[in-house]
Amino acid sequence: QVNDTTRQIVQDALFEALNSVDSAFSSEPSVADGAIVSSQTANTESKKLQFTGDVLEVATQILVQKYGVGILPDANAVLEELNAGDSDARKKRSLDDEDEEENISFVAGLRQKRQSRDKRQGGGGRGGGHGGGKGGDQDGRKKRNSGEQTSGGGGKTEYSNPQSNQTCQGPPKSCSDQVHDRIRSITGYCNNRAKPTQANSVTAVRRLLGTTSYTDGLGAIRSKSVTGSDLPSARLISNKLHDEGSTPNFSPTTNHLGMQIGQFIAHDIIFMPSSTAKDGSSLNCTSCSSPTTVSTNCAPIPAPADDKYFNPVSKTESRCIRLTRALNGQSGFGVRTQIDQNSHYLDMSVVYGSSDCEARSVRSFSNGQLAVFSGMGYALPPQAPNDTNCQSTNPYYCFTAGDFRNCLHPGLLPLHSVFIKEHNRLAVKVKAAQPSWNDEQIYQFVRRVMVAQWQHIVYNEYLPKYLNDKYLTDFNLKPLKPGQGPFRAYDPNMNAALSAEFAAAAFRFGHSQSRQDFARQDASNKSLGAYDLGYNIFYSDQVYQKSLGGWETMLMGLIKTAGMQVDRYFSFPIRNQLFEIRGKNGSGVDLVSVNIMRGRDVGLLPYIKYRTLVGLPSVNTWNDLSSTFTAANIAALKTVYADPADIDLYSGIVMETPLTGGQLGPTASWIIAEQFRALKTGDRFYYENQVANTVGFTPDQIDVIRRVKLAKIFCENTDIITSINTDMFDLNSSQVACSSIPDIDLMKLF
Ligand code: HEM
Ligand SMILES: [Ca+2]
Repeated sequence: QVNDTTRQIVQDALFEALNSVDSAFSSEPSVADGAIVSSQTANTESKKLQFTGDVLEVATQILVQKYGVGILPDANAVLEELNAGDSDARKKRSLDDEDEEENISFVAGLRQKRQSRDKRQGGGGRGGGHGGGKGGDQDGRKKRNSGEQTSGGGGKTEYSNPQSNQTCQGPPKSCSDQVHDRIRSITGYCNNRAKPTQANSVTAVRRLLGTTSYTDGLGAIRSKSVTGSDLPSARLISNKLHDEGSTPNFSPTTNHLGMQIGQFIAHDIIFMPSSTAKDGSSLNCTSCSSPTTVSTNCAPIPAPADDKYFNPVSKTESRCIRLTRALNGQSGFGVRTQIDQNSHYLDMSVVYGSSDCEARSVRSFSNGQLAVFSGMGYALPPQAPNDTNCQSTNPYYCFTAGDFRNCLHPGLLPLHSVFIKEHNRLAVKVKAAQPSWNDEQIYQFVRRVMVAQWQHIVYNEYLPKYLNDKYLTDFNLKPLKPGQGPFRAYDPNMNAALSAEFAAAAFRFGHSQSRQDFARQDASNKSLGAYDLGYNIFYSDQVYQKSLGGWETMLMGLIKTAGMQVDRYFSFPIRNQLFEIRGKNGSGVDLVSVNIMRGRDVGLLPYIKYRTLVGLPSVNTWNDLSSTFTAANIAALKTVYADPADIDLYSGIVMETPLTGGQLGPTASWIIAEQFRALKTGDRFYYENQVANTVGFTPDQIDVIRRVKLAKIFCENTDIITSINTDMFDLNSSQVACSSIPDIDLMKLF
């Protein structure tokens, strides 16, 4: 029970925080959209959360300074009251209009409340807009003319309502609604019926240890060594530990496709948006002083004075690598937290989108088909002429797909195109088999099959390349074999949400696998040259090279060339040229430093804190690392870190000795296995499941999915591939004729 004094204190803190957020950096330089190239662009829904998060962060600081952390539980109780009061008031106003019952929190409505309070007190209101409409609205910029908008069979199979453009996240429906027996929502809503918003798009990430490592315990980036000195700069660490030098280590076993599918998986399950400026545009966090001159959400990374690529700005001004803090999605008083803007589930949101608006933007609304751009004579995702992040110009537009980052580099486009083609290929067959079905019915049916195939490929073909048998078994990650019946381990208490440790560190291991050169090869394995990654970040002209075979020869290149070894070394463009503008050396960032700094930004604990959790002996001295690190790697770590307790999780993970039978060390293996277990046993619609009140596949139908091979999907959706790997990610795989691999037996799935 909280008393009136506390209520007043909390409300005052919120108003004070609002004023402080509104007045801070009021002369903040606004940056034209596209001037700062970034992959982590926040959408409208995320921006709304940022306002609440930023205000609550400051309000928390105010309260803690005055009253200590002891006040926080009471403050949250007050916040709950305030939110409840607001939603009651809204319900009274619009009882008849269920769709409009968007949950506006007290903090979200704070400006209006200040105005009415100021009026009551005779003062004047203040302006200021946050998360507003300036062109940086990702959903807005992607909106297409969607043509015919068929609604589902009498509304029966319909989840999203194409007529209602009110919100990209709804309208929320009751989880007891029958639609949730059959259809996986786009956002993830109601996947867990008891906790409908769990693992939805635009919700917070999980913490493996339940805690964070902010210096002030609330949100300030970890900056000090346990010895009291400053932590080394993330760029210094990258230079000293992660520079591949002149002898790149190619993987003897795994092709470059292994890297590319890994990124595609990442783009399905995690999108952690960056903070935006108050008007919704990009923050320019380039200068080293930006945290005090531009925004507290800037976290630029200092480059050492003798850096080989990022030279000092001038004799007097040192250079920083720009970084914007991940958007603060905290919804209560307490610790800063981050969100995943994509549906956390492994649900092909990378193809279908994670908000209802995004989902509409990739559909054709005719015969269940996804939209395609076919102006080149081959299928590509629909073009996005207004994408301001895109560095290529007319006619080499970037594209609209289920995930905004589809044009981050050209290697993603073959996969986006293949899966769109596969959807449309299956849709044609479904239409022929069920002529009376409408667009919505075909789309939902095919989407369900596509997600099932994708989950099977990830668990059956991808994960076993990286995790050894012990982890696959211990974490229940192996799909059962045909004939073994359904998998009976759905656990409604398992939270499928992404862990911060997986997102900001462990699953970024794949950055180590990327080559500098991306090969093109024709069907007879003849080289058609290669393009340079550093020259093509957010440039899409490569996929328009029709005379070089479009994206099909890029796909062949991924299959036929080696990826880089998973190790502590990163290729030149990854370490120097991310987001570089062509011809402007140093205009980009170092992805490895970004990964390290991102870990500190989101409050990951130092590496050694995870050792007990993942089953390793604890570490007090450098020597204690010797069972999991080579002597050379320990020596290297000593050159940058003052104490083993300082080691950043990312560097620790990529420097551990890989386990026999896998490609990752014990800590990465554990964090990744734990996440994929959550995505499997915490997903009510996982394809091998049979769950009460959920229309799954029958045992025979599950077996149809269990026979699916990624190789066949490539065969069916390309013109040039006629024979293919028996083991899709094995560089040295034997080849078989496409015709010898059976196609999915779709007719069994009706
Ligand atoms: C050429 C290849 C790749 C490029 C250029 C690339 C680039 C990027 C960039 C720019 C970010 C955002 C970093 C930040 O702001 O914190 C990122 C994040 C990430 N990457 Fe990659 N990446 C590549 C491949 C991969 C691969 C192969 C994997 C996994 C196997 C992967 C997993 C991730 C994950 C999990 C994140 C975090 C995503 C998020 O928080 O939204 N990436 N990558
Ligand atoms: Ca997803």
